[in-house]
Amino acid sequence: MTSTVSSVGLIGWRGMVGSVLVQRMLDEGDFAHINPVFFSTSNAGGPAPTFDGVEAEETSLQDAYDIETLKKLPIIVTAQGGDYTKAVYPKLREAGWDGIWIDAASTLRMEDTSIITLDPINRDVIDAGLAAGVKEFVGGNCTVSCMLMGLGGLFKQDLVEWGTAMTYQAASGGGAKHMRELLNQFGDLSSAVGTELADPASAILDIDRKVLQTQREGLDASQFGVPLAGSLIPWIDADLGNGVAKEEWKAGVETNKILGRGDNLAPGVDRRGDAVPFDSLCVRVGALRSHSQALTLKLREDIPVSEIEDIVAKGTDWAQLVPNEKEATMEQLTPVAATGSLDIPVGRIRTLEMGPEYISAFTVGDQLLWGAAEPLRRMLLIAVGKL
Ligand SMILES: NC(=O)C1=CN([C@@H]2O[C@H](COP(=O)(O)OP(=O)(O)OC[C@H]3O[C@@H](n4cnc5c(N)ncnc54)[C@H](OP(=O)(O)O)[C@@H]3O)[C@@H](O)[C@H]2O)C=CC1
Ligand SMILES: N[C@@H](CC(=O)OP(=O)(O)O)C(=O)O
Repeated sequence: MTSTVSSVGLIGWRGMVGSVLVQRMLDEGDFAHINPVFFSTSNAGGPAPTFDGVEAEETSLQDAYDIETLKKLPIIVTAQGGDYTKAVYPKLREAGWDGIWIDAASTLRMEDTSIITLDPINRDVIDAGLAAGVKEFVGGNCTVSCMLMGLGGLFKQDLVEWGTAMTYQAASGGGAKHMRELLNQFGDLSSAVGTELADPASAILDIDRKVLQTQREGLDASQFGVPLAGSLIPWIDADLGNGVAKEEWKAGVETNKILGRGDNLAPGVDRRGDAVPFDSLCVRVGALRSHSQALTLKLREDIPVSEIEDIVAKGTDWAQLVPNEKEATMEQLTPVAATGSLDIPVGRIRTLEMGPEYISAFTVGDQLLWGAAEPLRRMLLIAVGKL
């Protein structure tokens, strides 16, 4: 850790995660602690972005593939994506770079040289890794990080015997182009039945038929592969070949790695117990931003709901308990309510018919904030000795 002002390479600042990251850094005055150097994979030599009160070391964008330039930086933060990490990171290390790499992409998350960073949950793990010389810090999968920021209290107190999450993930989880595609699809569907919608007497089944025809034949779905507007896609990320989507696999392995449980740990991190079985089924839905998930948890003991609510509410400073009532749920527990906020609403907590140790919960989190940008900016502050 260092407390002098460090030069920090910023890669991917223009994408969905990167632009939220820069905005959060501006909001919190983080640029006072670093000298940013902006990179690009598509416009090296073009003008670097300018922000009020932020002095970049270079006025032009640096080439994000230029190892010699990257090598000079003690800290690099990237939200450019997994292909970039795969292409550049090994070369940088082979070239002898010894700096701290802070990354949003999943590529390095499960390497035993890396730590998944979510400091309100695992600051002890991060500090142990830093003390042992770990130099790779990776933001967790968005649904995993948001789940732990909401329900972390139960995990930290080791009350969860096992869990499952059924997710409802927003289009922007795929990136800027995916969000644009969904909006265009909504527009195209609406236009296809504009005349009928303007006439309250038009037959609803005619509208239904025309919409379906447009979904099947007339929408650009080049990003998602199939139409998302007015539909859903029950598969996210790669097919692991065993019936499991990669996004689902992350739920178990990443949750445990963050908590320091199981065997998949970075140097210096002591094992804090057996892995908690945790699985998920991940679904892309037509929400624009913020990922939702419905959880079933088997607790290790029968705990009254009021006590569970208390543990959840106190689990992190950002967990916001929503009473399990219709109006509060509709107002506070939706992507529209959660987007743009660091708070993670958690509601629908009740015991299930299966027995008193089985509970449900529903949580929504802005996947671009706690699910991506916020752990990265906080890790950067930790790395420069400011958090
Ligand atoms: N989206 C999300 O909710 C989450 C994403 N992540 C991870 O973060 C990483 C980055 O994801 P994300 O930010 O969504 O990816 P984006 O696709 O939004 O941005 C990545 C890069 O794409 C380039 N780009 C090309 N066209 C555009 C455009 N029209 N608008 C903006 N950028 C464009 C930019 O690079 P350049 O300027 O060099 O051309 C940008 O840095 C990935 O590894 C992803 O898995 C993690 C958690 C959540
Ligand atoms: N896969 C997530 C977003 C993401 O980028 O996740 P990861 O960082 O684990 O690849 C989604 O599409 O909603």
